[in-house]
Amino acid sequence: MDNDVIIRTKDFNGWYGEKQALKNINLNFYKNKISAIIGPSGCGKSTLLRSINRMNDEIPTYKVDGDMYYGEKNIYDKDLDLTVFRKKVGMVFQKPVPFPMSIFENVAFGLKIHGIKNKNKLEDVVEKSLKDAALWDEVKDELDKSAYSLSGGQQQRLCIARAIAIDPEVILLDEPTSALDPIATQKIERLIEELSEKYTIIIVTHNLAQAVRISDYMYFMYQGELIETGETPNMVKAPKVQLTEDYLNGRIG
Ligand SMILES: Nc1ncnc2c1ncn2[C@@H]1O[C@H](COP(=O)(O)OP(=O)(O)OP(=O)(O)O)[C@@H](O)[C@H]1O
Repeated sequence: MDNDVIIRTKDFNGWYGEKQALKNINLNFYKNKISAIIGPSGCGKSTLLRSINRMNDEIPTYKVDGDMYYGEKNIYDKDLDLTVFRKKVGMVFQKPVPFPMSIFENVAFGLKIHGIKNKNKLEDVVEKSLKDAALWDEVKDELDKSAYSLSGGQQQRLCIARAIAIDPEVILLDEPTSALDPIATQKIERLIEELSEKYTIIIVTHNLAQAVRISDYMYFMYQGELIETGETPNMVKAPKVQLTEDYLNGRIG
């Protein structure tokens, strides 16, 4: 196996009841790269992303078969410790969802859940995470204020800081800028690029221009199938499949 592969799937399928949402997906996601899952509405992007950290387990009708690996570990192995696994694979959602508590407590929350109580340690990690999320300078004097006092873009960076605080290897982002204005979006895009030096980023976006701007690899899906993957500049310049070319040229979706 290629050393740089951090997550891979083999003949992976997903169903909501009778409806097949993911069809025989075979792909690799690469360590410390930004991977963008793209495609028209309803093609299965979120389902694929939410299958990676097994968020979709919470949907009773959702069933999978085939394999998905994180390193050598099968993510769907019955013995997998989900709490430990989700510490390694964090997630940030479309709408920022801060908890109803202070800025500090939002970032410290995951650490406390994992049993870290030492005040100095918590302060260190909160500071570092907020710095990594490019939010520290804006909030360092008001860490005790409610997270709801922040703007939408700041709240999203806070959610990224919260994900970073538990020291993940992979960060999954589901349309993280779709609720934000262009300036906040630009900040998050810049942040994602910086984060990829330390973390593996997998992002779902319906915004093709965004995927092209920030990703190293693109994964184009259509009606539950993975149609084409490749390094972003190559795929943009010379897509191999007609459907990909049609999507890139705005003729689909
Ligand atoms: N909870 C659910 N129950 C039943 N069907 C679902 C559920 N969630 C998604 N689906 C269906 O699965 C398919 C894939 O949906 P998914 O949300 O993964 O697509 P998507 O590419 O992320 O779409 P969008 O860009 O609109 O968010 C769609 O046909 C959708 O209707």
